Amino acid sequence: MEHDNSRLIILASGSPRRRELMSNLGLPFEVMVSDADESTPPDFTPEMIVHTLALRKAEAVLPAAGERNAVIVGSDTIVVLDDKVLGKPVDEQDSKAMLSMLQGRTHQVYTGVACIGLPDGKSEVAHRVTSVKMRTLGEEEISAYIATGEPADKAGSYAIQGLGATLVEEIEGCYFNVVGLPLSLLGGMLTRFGISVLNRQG
Ligand SMILES: Cc1cn([C@H]2C[C@H](O)[C@@H](COP(=O)(O)OP(=O)(O)OP(=O)(O)O)O2)c(=O)[nH]c1=O
Repeated sequence: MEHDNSRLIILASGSPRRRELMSNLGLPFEVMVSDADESTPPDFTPEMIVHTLALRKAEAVLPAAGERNAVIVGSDTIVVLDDKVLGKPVDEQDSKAMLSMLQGRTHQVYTGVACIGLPDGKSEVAHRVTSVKMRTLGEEEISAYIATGEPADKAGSYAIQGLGATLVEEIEGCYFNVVGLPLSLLGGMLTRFGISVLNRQG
């Protein structure tokens, strides 16, 4: 595929974490906030959930993106413990319930990434899984962590990139996947859409 680094990247996300991770690539990009419905059927597997939502988020900005020479990137992150899927907490009570379940155990973080090329509309969706082992936490520690405000808008009610780092004993897999945008997966996908992350010449 011919490389076309004049092709614009559009990040379909309101997440400041994803914006920061995307800026690590050093390529120009625009942010368009997608207002996609985040519900999925109850029988969906974690993989189906993150694929569907990543694509839905990318598709949601199609009208705003117009006919530009661009690649839209959408992404979705969930935490999975046994058969339970944990998204963002609805309130502090919910955060407490999530952290009580996650403490002392290993869970999986799934992040789906969808790319839609414009103007042709060609799309690709993929995901990564990272295992995260959380240390044992007492009730007081859980309450103190919730009081910092950090869990509020994070899947599973923790942020590995913040104070949540002190709760994580071990991870297996891509760190950036846990924060919300697996950069090695994205780099490979962008290359297939003609955007070369490493070779800025062409
Ligand atoms: C597990 C974990 C999740 N998260 C965040 C990443 C995502 O922003 C969020 C999961 O919610 P998402 O619904 O994936 O994303 P979002 O609503 O924040 O943003 P948008 O849909 O507009 O792209 O949880 C962390 O920042 N650190 C972590 O350690």
